[in-house]
Amino acid sequence: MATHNIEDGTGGLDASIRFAEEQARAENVGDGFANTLSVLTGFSTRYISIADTIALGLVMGVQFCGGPRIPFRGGRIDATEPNLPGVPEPDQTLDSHIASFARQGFTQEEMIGLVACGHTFGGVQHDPFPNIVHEMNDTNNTQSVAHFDTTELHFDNNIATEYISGTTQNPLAVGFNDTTNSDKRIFGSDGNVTMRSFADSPELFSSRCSELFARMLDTVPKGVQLSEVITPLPVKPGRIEFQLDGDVLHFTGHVRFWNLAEKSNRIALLLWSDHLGATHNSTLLPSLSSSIDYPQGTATSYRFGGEDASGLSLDAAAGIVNMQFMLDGKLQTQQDKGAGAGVNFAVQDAVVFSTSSCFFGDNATARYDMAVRKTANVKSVYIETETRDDSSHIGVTETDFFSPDPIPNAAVNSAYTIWTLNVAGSFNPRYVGAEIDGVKYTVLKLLSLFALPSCPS
Ligand code: HEM
Repeated sequence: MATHNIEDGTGGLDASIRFAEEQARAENVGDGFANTLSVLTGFSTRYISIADTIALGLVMGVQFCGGPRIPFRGGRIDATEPNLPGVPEPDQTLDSHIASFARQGFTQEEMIGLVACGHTFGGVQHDPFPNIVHEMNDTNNTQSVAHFDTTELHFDNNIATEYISGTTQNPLAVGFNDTTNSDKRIFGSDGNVTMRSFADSPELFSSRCSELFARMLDTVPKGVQLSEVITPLPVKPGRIEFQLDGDVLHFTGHVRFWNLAEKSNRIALLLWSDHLGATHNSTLLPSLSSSIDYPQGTATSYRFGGEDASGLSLDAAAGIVNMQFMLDGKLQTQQDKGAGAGVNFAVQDAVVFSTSSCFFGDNATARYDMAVRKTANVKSVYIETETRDDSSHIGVTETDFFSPDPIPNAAVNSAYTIWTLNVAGSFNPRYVGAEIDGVKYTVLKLLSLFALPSCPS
Protein backbone atom coordinates (compact mmCIF):
# COMPACT_ATOMS: atom_id res chain seq x y z
CA MET A 1 0.00 0.00 0.00
CA ALA A 2 2.84 2.37 0.89
CA THR A 3 3.59 3.14 -2.77
CA HIS A 4 0.05 4.32 -3.56
CA ASN A 5 -0.56 7.83 -4.83
CA ILE A 6 -4.20 8.80 -4.48
CA GLU A 7 -3.75 11.70 -6.93
CA ASP A 8 -2.65 9.74 -9.97
CA GLY A 9 -3.80 6.25 -8.88
CA THR A 10 -0.38 4.65 -9.24
CA GLY A 11 1.06 2.11 -6.79
CA GLY A 12 -0.75 0.18 -4.08
CA LEU A 13 -1.07 -3.50 -3.22
CA ASP A 14 0.12 -5.05 -6.48
CA ALA A 15 3.00 -7.32 -5.37
CA SER A 16 5.60 -4.98 -6.88
CA ILE A 17 7.64 -5.71 -3.73
CA ARG A 18 8.62 -9.03 -5.35
CA PHE A 19 11.00 -7.21 -7.70
CA ALA A 20 14.62 -7.28 -6.53
CA GLU A 21 14.96 -3.58 -7.38
CA GLU A 22 12.31 -2.67 -4.78
CA GLN A 23 13.65 -5.04 -2.13
CA ALA A 24 17.13 -3.53 -2.56
CA ARG A 25 15.90 -0.05 -1.60
CA ALA A 26 16.98 1.26 1.83
CA GLU A 27 13.30 1.81 2.71
CA ASN A 28 12.76 -1.97 2.44
CA VAL A 29 15.90 -3.06 4.29
CA GLY A 30 16.01 -6.57 5.81
CA ASP A 31 14.93 -9.99 4.62
CA GLY A 32 11.33 -9.72 5.87
CA PHE A 33 9.76 -9.15 2.44
CA ALA A 34 11.76 -11.91 0.76
CA ASN A 35 10.85 -14.35 3.56
CA THR A 36 7.15 -13.48 3.39
CA LEU A 37 7.04 -13.75 -0.38
CA SER A 38 8.81 -17.11 -0.36
CA VAL A 39 5.88 -18.46 1.69
CA LEU A 40 2.99 -16.67 -0.03
CA THR A 41 3.99 -16.78 -3.71
CA GLY A 42 3.52 -20.56 -3.77
CA PHE A 43 -0.19 -20.09 -3.03
CA SER A 44 -0.69 -17.92 -6.10
CA THR A 45 -2.17 -19.62 -9.14
CA ARG A 46 -3.13 -18.50 -12.59
CA TYR A 47 -6.46 -17.43 -11.03
CA ILE A 48 -5.14 -15.90 -7.77
CA SER A 49 -2.54 -13.15 -8.10
CA ILE A 50 0.46 -12.88 -5.81
CA ALA A 51 -1.03 -9.59 -4.60
CA ASP A 52 -4.21 -11.44 -3.55
CA THR A 53 -2.15 -14.05 -1.67
CA ILE A 54 -0.39 -11.21 0.21
CA ALA A 55 -3.79 -9.75 1.12
CA LEU A 56 -5.13 -13.18 2.14
CA GLY A 57 -1.96 -13.79 4.17
CA LEU A 58 -2.79 -10.73 6.25
CA VAL A 59 -6.47 -11.71 6.65
CA MET A 60 -5.56 -15.25 7.79
CA GLY A 61 -2.53 -14.20 9.85
CA VAL A 62 -4.42 -11.58 11.84
CA GLN A 63 -7.32 -13.96 12.53
CA PHE A 64 -5.13 -16.90 13.50
CA CYS A 65 -3.31 -14.58 15.94
CA GLY A 66 -6.60 -13.78 17.66
CA GLY A 67 -7.49 -10.68 15.65
CA PRO A 68 -10.73 -9.54 14.05
CA ARG A 69 -12.31 -10.76 10.84
CA ILE A 70 -11.16 -8.60 7.93
CA PRO A 71 -13.45 -8.39 4.89
CA PHE A 72 -11.58 -9.80 1.89
CA ARG A 73 -12.07 -8.80 -1.74
CA GLY A 74 -10.23 -10.50 -4.59
CA GLY A 75 -9.00 -9.34 -7.97
CA ARG A 76 -5.69 -7.58 -7.31
CA ILE A 77 -3.40 -7.52 -10.32
CA ASP A 78 0.34 -8.11 -10.08
CA ALA A 79 2.51 -5.20 -11.22
CA THR A 80 4.83 -5.95 -14.11
CA GLU A 81 7.52 -3.56 -12.89
CA PRO A 82 8.67 -1.92 -9.63
CA ASN A 83 6.64 0.97 -8.20
CA LEU A 84 8.03 4.36 -7.22
CA PRO A 85 9.65 4.46 -3.75
CA GLY A 86 7.55 5.75 -0.83
CA VAL A 87 7.70 3.40 2.20
CA PRO A 88 7.97 5.52 5.38
CA GLU A 89 11.16 5.12 7.43
CA PRO A 90 11.59 5.54 11.19
CA ASP A 91 14.12 8.39 11.01
CA GLN A 92 11.79 10.64 9.00
CA THR A 93 9.90 13.55 10.53
CA LEU A 94 6.30 13.46 11.71
CA ASP A 95 5.35 15.89 8.94
CA SER A 96 6.80 13.62 6.28
CA HIS A 97 4.88 10.64 7.75
CA ILE A 98 1.62 12.62 7.76
CA ALA A 99 2.31 13.61 4.15
CA SER A 100 3.20 10.03 3.19
CA PHE A 101 -0.06 8.60 4.60
CA ALA A 102 -2.04 11.45 3.01
CA ARG A 103 -0.50 10.55 -0.36
CA GLN A 104 -1.75 6.99 0.23
CA GLY A 105 -5.25 8.30 1.09
CA PHE A 106 -5.20 8.13 4.92
CA THR A 107 -5.76 10.90 7.51
CA GLN A 108 -3.51 11.54 10.49
CA GLU A 109 -5.92 9.70 12.82
CA GLU A 110 -5.99 6.76 10.39
CA MET A 111 -2.17 6.78 10.27
CA ILE A 112 -2.03 6.46 14.07
CA GLY A 113 -4.52 3.59 13.87
CA LEU A 114 -2.71 1.78 11.09
CA VAL A 115 0.69 1.98 12.78
CA ALA A 116 -0.79 0.80 16.11
CA CYS A 117 -2.69 -2.06 14.42
CA GLY A 118 0.43 -3.17 12.50
CA HIS A 119 2.73 -2.85 15.49
CA THR A 120 0.65 -5.14 17.71
CA PHE A 121 2.75 -7.84 16.00
CA GLY A 122 6.50 -8.43 15.69
CA GLY A 123 9.27 -6.00 16.28
CA VAL A 124 12.51 -4.46 15.01
CA GLN A 125 15.45 -6.69 14.18
CA HIS A 126 19.03 -5.71 15.04
CA ASP A 127 20.64 -6.78 11.77
CA PRO A 128 18.86 -4.36 9.39
CA PHE A 129 18.42 -1.71 12.15
CA PRO A 130 21.61 -1.65 14.26
CA ASN A 131 21.01 2.02 15.10
CA ILE A 132 17.63 1.11 16.70
CA VAL A 133 18.25 -2.27 18.38
CA HIS A 134 21.47 -3.48 20.00
CA GLU A 135 22.77 -7.01 19.48
CA MET A 136 21.16 -9.04 22.30
CA ASN A 137 23.41 -12.13 22.52
CA ASP A 138 20.34 -14.02 23.72
CA THR A 139 20.00 -17.70 22.75
CA ASN A 140 16.20 -17.33 23.05
CA ASN A 141 16.22 -14.39 20.63
CA THR A 142 18.97 -15.20 18.15
CA GLN A 143 17.87 -12.51 15.68
CA SER A 144 17.91 -9.82 18.36
CA VAL A 145 14.34 -8.63 17.79
CA ALA A 146 13.01 -5.92 20.11
CA HIS A 147 9.24 -6.38 20.18
CA PHE A 148 6.67 -3.60 19.90
CA ASP A 149 4.67 -4.99 22.82
CA THR A 150 4.86 -7.89 25.28
CA THR A 151 2.52 -10.07 23.20
CA GLU A 152 4.20 -9.88 19.80
CA LEU A 153 2.51 -13.00 18.38
CA HIS A 154 -0.96 -12.02 19.50
CA PHE A 155 -3.41 -9.43 18.22
CA ASP A 156 -4.44 -7.30 21.20
CA ASN A 157 -4.43 -3.68 22.34
CA ASN A 158 -1.28 -4.09 24.48
CA ILE A 159 0.54 -1.88 21.96
CA ALA A 160 -1.75 0.89 23.26
CA THR A 161 -2.14 -0.07 26.96
CA GLU A 162 1.64 -0.38 27.44
CA TYR A 163 2.24 2.91 25.60
CA ILE A 164 -0.38 4.80 27.64
CA SER A 165 0.71 3.28 30.98
CA GLY A 166 4.34 4.15 30.31
CA THR A 167 5.55 0.55 30.52
CA THR A 168 6.16 0.12 26.80
CA GLN A 169 9.46 -1.26 25.51
CA ASN A 170 8.52 -0.45 21.89
CA PRO A 171 11.88 0.27 20.18
CA LEU A 172 10.23 2.88 17.95
CA ALA A 173 8.69 4.67 20.96
CA VAL A 174 11.28 4.50 23.73
CA GLY A 175 14.34 3.50 21.67
CA PHE A 176 17.79 4.77 22.70
CA ASN A 177 17.97 6.77 19.48
CA ASP A 178 15.26 9.43 19.56
CA THR A 179 15.63 10.18 15.82
CA THR A 180 14.11 6.80 15.03
CA ASN A 181 11.28 6.96 17.61
CA SER A 182 8.68 7.33 14.88
CA ASP A 183 5.92 5.50 16.83
CA LYS A 184 6.36 7.96 19.70
CA ARG A 185 5.94 10.92 17.33
CA ILE A 186 3.02 9.35 15.47
CA PHE A 187 1.13 8.01 18.52
CA GLY A 188 1.50 11.34 20.33
CA SER A 189 0.63 13.52 17.35
CA ASP A 190 -3.02 14.01 18.41
CA GLY A 191 -2.23 14.37 22.10
CA ASN A 192 -2.60 10.58 22.54
CA VAL A 193 -6.38 10.76 21.99
CA THR A 194 -6.45 7.82 19.55
CA MET A 195 -4.04 5.66 21.53
CA ARG A 196 -5.95 6.31 24.76
CA SER A 197 -9.21 5.26 23.11
CA PHE A 198 -7.48 2.02 21.97
CA ALA A 199 -6.07 1.41 25.45
CA ASP A 200 -9.51 1.94 26.98
CA SER A 201 -11.35 -0.41 24.65
CA PRO A 202 -10.01 -3.65 23.15
CA GLU A 203 -13.27 -3.84 21.16
CA LEU A 204 -12.72 -0.43 19.58
CA PHE A 205 -9.11 -1.32 18.78
CA SER A 206 -10.24 -4.55 17.16
CA SER A 207 -13.04 -3.06 15.05
CA ARG A 208 -10.93 -0.06 14.00
CA CYS A 209 -8.07 -2.36 12.96
CA SER A 210 -10.46 -4.50 10.92
CA GLU A 211 -11.64 -1.42 8.99
CA LEU A 212 -8.17 0.03 8.52
CA PHE A 213 -6.58 -3.28 7.48
CA ALA A 214 -9.38 -3.77 4.92
CA ARG A 215 -8.80 -0.30 3.49
CA MET A 216 -5.06 -0.93 3.40
CA LEU A 217 -5.59 -4.18 1.45
CA ASP A 218 -8.02 -2.49 -0.93
CA THR A 219 -5.56 0.30 -1.75
CA VAL A 220 -4.81 -0.81 -5.31
CA PRO A 221 -3.72 0.92 -8.52
CA LYS A 222 -6.33 2.83 -10.51
CA GLY A 223 -8.28 0.59 -12.87
CA VAL A 224 -8.09 -2.56 -10.71
CA GLN A 225 -11.63 -3.76 -10.06
CA LEU A 226 -11.94 -5.65 -6.79
CA SER A 227 -14.69 -8.23 -6.25
CA GLU A 228 -17.47 -8.05 -3.70
CA VAL A 229 -16.45 -9.26 -0.22
CA ILE A 230 -15.84 -13.00 -0.51
CA THR A 231 -17.44 -15.24 2.12
CA PRO A 232 -17.45 -19.05 2.32
CA LEU A 233 -20.22 -20.73 0.30
CA PRO A 234 -22.65 -22.75 2.46
CA VAL A 235 -22.23 -25.76 0.11
CA LYS A 236 -19.00 -26.30 -1.78
CA PRO A 237 -18.25 -29.48 -3.71
CA GLY A 238 -14.63 -30.04 -4.67
CA ARG A 239 -11.92 -32.48 -5.68
CA ILE A 240 -14.28 -34.01 -8.25
CA GLU A 241 -12.49 -36.76 -10.20
CA PHE A 242 -13.47 -39.41 -12.71
CA GLN A 243 -11.64 -42.51 -13.82
CA LEU A 244 -13.08 -44.56 -16.64
CA ASP A 245 -12.34 -48.26 -16.26
CA GLY A 246 -14.06 -50.22 -19.04
CA ASP A 247 -17.79 -49.80 -18.53
CA VAL A 248 -17.43 -48.29 -15.06
CA LEU A 249 -17.02 -44.59 -14.35
CA HIS A 250 -15.44 -44.17 -10.89
CA PHE A 251 -16.62 -40.92 -9.38
CA THR A 252 -14.90 -39.39 -6.36
CA GLY A 253 -15.34 -36.05 -4.69
CA HIS A 254 -15.94 -34.10 -1.49
CA VAL A 255 -18.45 -31.59 -0.30
CA ARG A 256 -17.83 -29.04 2.41
CA PHE A 257 -20.71 -27.50 4.38
CA TRP A 258 -20.16 -24.27 6.26
CA ASN A 259 -21.22 -23.71 9.89
CA LEU A 260 -23.60 -26.67 10.25
CA ALA A 261 -25.14 -27.11 13.67
CA GLU A 262 -23.49 -30.02 15.52
CA LYS A 263 -25.38 -33.30 15.13
CA SER A 264 -24.19 -36.85 15.71
CA ASN A 265 -26.48 -38.96 13.50
CA ARG A 266 -27.06 -36.73 10.53
CA ILE A 267 -28.25 -38.40 7.31
CA ALA A 268 -26.28 -36.92 4.42
CA LEU A 269 -27.08 -37.78 0.82
CA LEU A 270 -25.66 -37.10 -2.60
CA LEU A 271 -28.40 -36.98 -5.27
CA TRP A 272 -27.60 -37.01 -8.96
CA SER A 273 -29.22 -37.19 -12.41
CA ASP A 274 -27.71 -39.09 -15.30
CA HIS A 275 -27.70 -38.70 -19.09
CA LEU A 276 -30.58 -41.20 -19.44
CA GLY A 277 -32.92 -39.09 -17.29
CA ALA A 278 -32.77 -41.28 -14.18
CA THR A 279 -32.05 -39.99 -10.65
CA HIS A 280 -29.95 -41.71 -7.98
CA ASN A 281 -28.76 -41.21 -4.45
CA SER A 282 -25.93 -42.41 -2.24
CA THR A 283 -24.99 -41.85 1.39
CA LEU A 284 -22.23 -39.32 1.94
CA LEU A 285 -19.42 -40.57 4.18
CA PRO A 286 -17.56 -38.39 6.70
CA SER A 287 -14.16 -37.53 5.26
CA LEU A 288 -10.94 -38.05 7.21
CA SER A 289 -10.89 -34.49 8.52
CA SER A 290 -14.66 -34.33 8.85
CA SER A 291 -14.92 -31.16 10.93
CA ILE A 292 -12.38 -28.34 11.18
CA ASP A 293 -12.77 -25.18 13.24
CA TYR A 294 -11.37 -22.03 11.67
CA PRO A 295 -11.51 -18.59 13.26
CA GLN A 296 -14.15 -17.72 10.63
CA GLY A 297 -16.38 -20.77 11.14
CA THR A 298 -16.57 -24.55 10.97
CA ALA A 299 -16.07 -26.66 7.85
CA THR A 300 -17.80 -30.05 7.85
CA SER A 301 -16.73 -32.32 5.01
CA TYR A 302 -18.10 -35.49 3.51
CA ARG A 303 -16.78 -37.65 0.70
CA PHE A 304 -18.83 -39.30 -1.98
CA GLY A 305 -19.75 -42.87 -1.03
CA GLY A 306 -18.08 -46.13 -1.99
CA GLU A 307 -16.29 -48.86 -0.10
CA ASP A 308 -12.81 -47.59 -0.91
CA ALA A 309 -11.00 -44.60 -2.39
CA SER A 310 -12.40 -45.44 -5.84
CA GLY A 311 -15.66 -43.76 -4.79
CA LEU A 312 -18.96 -44.36 -6.55
CA SER A 313 -19.12 -46.73 -9.48
CA LEU A 314 -21.38 -45.27 -12.17
CA ASP A 315 -22.52 -46.99 -15.34
CA ALA A 316 -20.40 -45.23 -17.99
CA ALA A 317 -23.24 -44.92 -20.48
CA ALA A 318 -25.51 -43.28 -17.90
CA GLY A 319 -22.75 -41.06 -16.46
CA ILE A 320 -23.79 -37.95 -14.54
CA VAL A 321 -25.24 -34.57 -15.48
CA ASN A 322 -25.73 -32.75 -12.18
CA MET A 323 -25.81 -33.31 -8.44
CA GLN A 324 -27.22 -31.84 -5.25
CA PHE A 325 -26.92 -32.51 -1.53
CA MET A 326 -29.49 -33.36 1.13
CA LEU A 327 -29.05 -33.27 4.91
CA ASP A 328 -31.76 -34.90 7.06
CA GLY A 329 -34.27 -34.69 4.23
CA LYS A 330 -33.54 -31.04 3.34
CA LEU A 331 -32.00 -30.03 0.04
CA GLN A 332 -29.05 -27.76 0.77
CA THR A 333 -29.09 -24.29 -0.73
CA GLN A 334 -26.69 -21.43 -1.22
CA GLN A 335 -27.99 -18.52 0.84
CA ASP A 336 -28.61 -16.27 -2.13
CA LYS A 337 -30.83 -18.81 -3.91
CA GLY A 338 -33.67 -18.49 -1.42
CA ALA A 339 -34.87 -20.97 1.18
CA GLY A 340 -36.18 -24.27 -0.09
CA ALA A 341 -34.46 -24.14 -3.46
CA GLY A 342 -32.07 -27.04 -3.97
CA VAL A 343 -28.82 -26.27 -5.67
CA ASN A 344 -27.97 -28.24 -8.75
CA PHE A 345 -24.27 -28.41 -9.46
CA ALA A 346 -23.51 -29.21 -13.10
CA VAL A 347 -21.01 -32.06 -13.44
CA GLN A 348 -18.86 -32.45 -16.54
CA ASP A 349 -18.14 -36.06 -17.54
CA ALA A 350 -17.48 -35.31 -21.23
CA VAL A 351 -13.69 -35.70 -20.94
CA VAL A 352 -12.38 -38.01 -18.23
CA PHE A 353 -9.18 -39.84 -17.33
CA SER A 354 -8.97 -43.41 -18.61
CA THR A 355 -7.30 -46.11 -16.49
CA SER A 356 -5.74 -47.47 -19.68
CA SER A 357 -3.10 -44.68 -19.34
CA CYS A 358 0.32 -46.17 -18.70
CA PHE A 359 4.04 -45.55 -18.18
CA PHE A 360 6.87 -46.60 -20.52
CA GLY A 361 9.68 -47.15 -17.99
CA ASP A 362 12.50 -47.49 -20.52
CA ASN A 363 12.29 -43.98 -21.99
CA ALA A 364 10.51 -42.12 -19.17
CA THR A 365 7.43 -41.22 -21.14
CA ALA A 366 3.81 -42.02 -20.50
CA ARG A 367 0.77 -42.58 -22.63
CA TYR A 368 -2.08 -40.52 -21.29
CA ASP A 369 -5.48 -41.73 -22.40
CA MET A 370 -8.44 -39.42 -22.08
CA ALA A 371 -11.93 -40.81 -22.61
CA VAL A 372 -14.21 -38.49 -24.58
CA ARG A 373 -17.98 -38.95 -24.36
CA LYS A 374 -19.27 -39.59 -27.87
CA THR A 375 -22.42 -37.52 -27.49
CA ALA A 376 -20.54 -34.48 -26.11
CA ASN A 377 -19.51 -31.55 -28.31
CA VAL A 378 -15.75 -31.74 -27.64
CA LYS A 379 -13.65 -29.60 -29.97
CA SER A 380 -10.23 -30.09 -28.47
CA VAL A 381 -8.35 -31.76 -25.63
CA TYR A 382 -4.98 -30.36 -24.67
CA ILE A 383 -2.28 -30.15 -22.02
CA GLU A 384 -1.99 -26.91 -20.08
CA THR A 385 1.56 -26.33 -18.82
CA GLU A 386 2.10 -23.67 -16.17
CA THR A 387 5.42 -21.86 -15.98
CA ARG A 388 6.58 -19.01 -13.76
CA ASP A 389 8.77 -16.26 -15.21
CA ASP A 390 11.59 -14.49 -13.34
CA SER A 391 9.06 -12.39 -11.46
CA SER A 392 7.01 -15.47 -10.43
CA HIS A 393 4.19 -14.55 -12.79
CA ILE A 394 2.37 -17.65 -14.06
CA GLY A 395 1.92 -18.18 -17.79
CA VAL A 396 -0.01 -21.08 -19.35
CA THR A 397 0.83 -22.72 -22.65
CA GLU A 398 -1.64 -25.01 -24.35
CA THR A 399 -0.40 -27.92 -26.42
CA ASP A 400 -2.93 -29.68 -28.56
CA PHE A 401 -1.14 -32.93 -28.28
CA PHE A 402 -4.17 -35.11 -28.31
CA SER A 403 -5.22 -35.83 -31.85
CA PRO A 404 -8.15 -33.61 -32.82
CA ASP A 405 -9.68 -36.71 -34.36
CA PRO A 406 -10.34 -39.59 -32.04
CA ILE A 407 -8.08 -42.55 -32.72
CA PRO A 408 -10.20 -44.93 -34.83
CA ASN A 409 -11.44 -48.12 -33.21
CA ALA A 410 -10.29 -47.01 -29.81
CA ALA A 411 -13.73 -47.12 -28.20
CA VAL A 412 -13.56 -48.42 -24.63
CA ASN A 413 -17.29 -48.80 -24.38
CA SER A 414 -20.39 -47.62 -26.17
CA ALA A 415 -20.28 -44.18 -24.54
CA TYR A 416 -16.64 -43.10 -24.80
CA THR A 417 -13.74 -43.09 -27.27
CA ILE A 418 -10.11 -42.75 -26.29
CA TRP A 419 -7.89 -39.86 -27.32
CA THR A 420 -4.27 -40.51 -26.57
CA LEU A 421 -0.79 -39.00 -26.46
CA ASN A 422 2.72 -39.88 -25.35
CA VAL A 423 4.23 -37.30 -22.98
CA ALA A 424 7.69 -36.85 -21.44
CA GLY A 425 8.12 -35.95 -17.77
CA SER A 426 8.15 -32.33 -16.60
CA PHE A 427 8.67 -30.45 -13.34
CA ASN A 428 6.06 -27.85 -14.36
CA PRO A 429 2.49 -28.27 -13.10
CA ARG A 430 0.41 -29.69 -15.95
CA TYR A 431 -3.31 -30.10 -16.45
CA VAL A 432 -5.58 -31.51 -19.10
CA GLY A 433 -7.97 -28.97 -20.57
CA ALA A 434 -10.80 -29.39 -23.04
CA GLU A 435 -13.13 -27.23 -25.07
CA ILE A 436 -16.64 -28.55 -24.53
CA ASP A 437 -19.70 -26.81 -26.01
CA GLY A 438 -17.48 -23.84 -26.85
CA VAL A 439 -16.30 -23.42 -23.22
CA LYS A 440 -12.75 -24.17 -22.09
CA TYR A 441 -12.47 -26.24 -18.90
CA THR A 442 -9.51 -27.45 -16.89
CA VAL A 443 -10.49 -31.09 -16.54
CA LEU A 444 -7.82 -32.56 -14.27
CA LYS A 445 -4.30 -32.22 -12.92
CA LEU A 446 -2.02 -34.53 -14.86
CA LEU A 447 -0.85 -37.44 -12.73
CA SER A 448 2.90 -37.90 -12.43
CA LEU A 449 4.25 -40.39 -14.98
CA PHE A 450 5.37 -42.60 -12.11
CA ALA A 451 1.85 -42.85 -10.68
CA LEU A 452 0.73 -44.77 -13.78
CA PRO A 453 0.92 -48.54 -14.22
CA SER A 454 3.52 -49.91 -16.67
CA CYS A 455 2.40 -50.17 -20.29
CA PRO A 456 2.00 -53.72 -21.53
CA SER A 457 5.11 -54.67 -23.52
C1 HEM B 1 5.50 5.50 9.67
C2 HEM B 1 5.11 4.28 9.45
C3 HEM B 1 5.91 3.06 9.83
C4 HEM B 1 7.23 2.95 10.14
C5 HEM B 1 8.30 4.02 10.16
C6 HEM B 1 7.47 1.55 10.44
C7 HEM B 1 8.69 1.00 10.80
C8 HEM B 1 8.93 -0.33 11.05
C9 HEM B 1 10.23 -0.91 11.28
C10 HEM B 1 11.55 -0.16 11.27
C11 HEM B 1 10.06 -2.23 11.50
C12 HEM B 1 11.14 -3.29 11.76
C13 HEM B 1 11.37 -4.15 10.50
C14 HEM B 1 12.45 -5.19 10.65
O1 HEM B 1 13.04 -5.35 11.71
O2 HEM B 1 12.75 -5.86 9.64
C15 HEM B 1 8.65 -2.49 11.42
C16 HEM B 1 8.08 -3.72 11.62
C17 HEM B 1 6.75 -3.99 11.40
N1 HEM B 1 5.80 -3.13 10.94
FE1 HEM B 1 6.02 -1.11 10.72
N2 HEM B 1 6.30 0.86 10.33
C18 HEM B 1 5.32 1.74 9.94
C19 HEM B 1 4.01 1.43 9.67
C20 HEM B 1 3.46 0.17 9.68
C21 HEM B 1 2.13 -0.15 9.25
C22 HEM B 1 1.13 0.85 8.70
C23 HEM B 1 1.97 -1.48 9.43
C24 HEM B 1 0.77 -2.35 9.13
C25 HEM B 1 -0.46 -1.91 9.15
C26 HEM B 1 3.21 -2.00 9.97
C27 HEM B 1 3.42 -3.32 10.32
C28 HEM B 1 4.62 -3.82 10.79
C29 HEM B 1 4.82 -5.19 11.24
C30 HEM B 1 3.77 -6.30 11.29
C31 HEM B 1 6.16 -5.29 11.62
C32 HEM B 1 6.84 -6.53 12.21
C33 HEM B 1 7.59 -7.34 11.20
C34 HEM B 1 8.27 -8.53 11.83
O3 HEM B 1 8.38 -8.62 13.06
O4 HEM B 1 8.72 -9.40 11.07
N3 HEM B 1 4.09 -0.97 10.10
N4 HEM B 1 7.97 -1.32 11.14
